Amino acid sequence: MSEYSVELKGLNKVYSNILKEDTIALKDINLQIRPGEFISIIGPSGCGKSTLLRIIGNLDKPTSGTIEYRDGADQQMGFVFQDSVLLPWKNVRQNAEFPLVIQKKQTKENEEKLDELLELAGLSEFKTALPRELSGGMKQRVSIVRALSYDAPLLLMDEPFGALDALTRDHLNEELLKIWQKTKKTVIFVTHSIEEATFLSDRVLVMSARPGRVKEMVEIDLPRPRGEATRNDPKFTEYNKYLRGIIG
Ligand SMILES: Nc1ncnc2c1ncn2[C@@H]1O[C@H](COP(=O)(O)OP(=O)(O)OP(=O)(O)O)[C@@H](O)[C@H]1O
Repeated sequence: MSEYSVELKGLNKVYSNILKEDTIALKDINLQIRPGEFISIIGPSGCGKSTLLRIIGNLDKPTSGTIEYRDGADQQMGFVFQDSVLLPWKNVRQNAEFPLVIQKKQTKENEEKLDELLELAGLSEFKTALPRELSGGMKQRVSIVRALSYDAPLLLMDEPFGALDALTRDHLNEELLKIWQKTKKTVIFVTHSIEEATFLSDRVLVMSARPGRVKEMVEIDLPRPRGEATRNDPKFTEYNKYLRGIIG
């Protein structure tokens, strides 16, 4: 068992296509993510961020290289994508509860925890609302609660707030950190926003343009809990400038 939540060694991914040249999406990725860490992945469009996340999430296979997980984390992962796919005929609570139903894990303890998460995500008053009655931000909150409902140690998020306006996004970033601090999950978060990566993360992985490699891993030494004061901290601006410079 790896001491890391996730450990990638020499990971490569090539997409083959008989009609055109192969696409080398990932090249020699080595990465160690500690339990409970919040890591963001940034880099130019097409550099392989989503491919890397999908491979970590067992949704795709690497061409070569290995991945090790801690405590069977590969069996239990939570996913949040840009478009929250909620079942339109089920209400907020039923949508959030869905993984528990599928996995037959509707224990009293899990149900209570689900209600706590809904409360933490500010959804308590909307438990009986249907998805069509919710704003985009609320739908994303439901999908975060759903991803956390079955207590997977690893949460994978691919541009979860990409489609939201800047204010809602800032607000949800703060909510996500609150939930993260309470649940102590390992989070791997793909984003196009440098500011979002800085605000959220313990470390930011900067990838190079295709073929995607690890260009630099940047430790974000900003105090927690983070909030509005973080965004006004001159160090926050410095980190953003530095990251922008690396991406080029
Ligand atoms: N299923 C696939 N088949 C063939 N090529 C693919 C496939 N998925 C991704 N690619 C290619 O692999 C490269 C990396 O794609 P990926 O979506 O991982 O990048 P990304 O960094 O997440 O991009 P973006 O920032 O634009 O969302 C791209 O050149 C893409 O065209």
